[in-house]
Amino acid sequence: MARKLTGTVVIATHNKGKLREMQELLAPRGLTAVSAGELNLPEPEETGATFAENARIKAESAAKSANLPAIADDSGICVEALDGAPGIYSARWGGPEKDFGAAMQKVEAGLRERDAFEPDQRHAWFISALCIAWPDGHVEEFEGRVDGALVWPPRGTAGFGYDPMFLPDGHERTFGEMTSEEKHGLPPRGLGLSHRARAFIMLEQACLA
Ligand SMILES: O=P(O)(O)OP(=O)(O)OP(=O)(O)OC[C@H]1O[C@@H](n2cnc3c(O)ncnc32)[C@H](O)[C@@H]1O
Ligand SMILES: [Mg+2]
Repeated sequence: MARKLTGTVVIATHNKGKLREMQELLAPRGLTAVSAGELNLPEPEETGATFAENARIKAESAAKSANLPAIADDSGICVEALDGAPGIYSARWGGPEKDFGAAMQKVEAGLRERDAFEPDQRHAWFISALCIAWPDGHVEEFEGRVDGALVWPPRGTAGFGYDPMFLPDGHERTFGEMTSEEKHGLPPRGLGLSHRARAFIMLEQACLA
């Protein structure tokens, strides 16, 4: 049995787009959320070799500093033709300026080098690894994934990061062209579309239901 999450929880991210999505995904779940920024928490170095390891580093660091349960998300986009890159390096491809226009161009340049112009050569997936850590050391972990294809040029100004070039399978609009409600695709209208919404549905079933 997973441990239940109640009361106040820290959202352990320093990414504004991700923070907004995590607040939206937690809002209907009856918890009070406070962000790492509001608590002035330090940003730990992401030294893990996997999404799950990095999520755990961020959640444990925030739980210890704040003495509250903390939820972290480590996520990224994996491109099949680039052997899974940028993967856990997705944030780092934005550089110190966090320039995801440039990061998307780098992905596109990699695809062109491989002559990948057909949709089936442009397969990619987003991963969201979530970790809830409690101050006593207990953790619960979840992972969500969404598959799609990369489009060029990028489309839409909604969302963040690589959203404008990601077209989820079965849809005609990129994440950059969707409202956040559509990107989440939450019940009752959807069953969870984005990697993050899918991971949060598992979290809810285990730790909130
Ligand atoms: O570590 P925190 O503080 O949470 O913030 P971050 O931006 O560094 O987050 P990550 O280390 O998890 O890096 C994930 C990167 O992958 C990209 N990414 C993750 N989820 C995404 C999404 O839903 N849409 C678009 N890009 C996403 C985005 O560029 C993120 O910066
Ligand atoms: Mg990060």
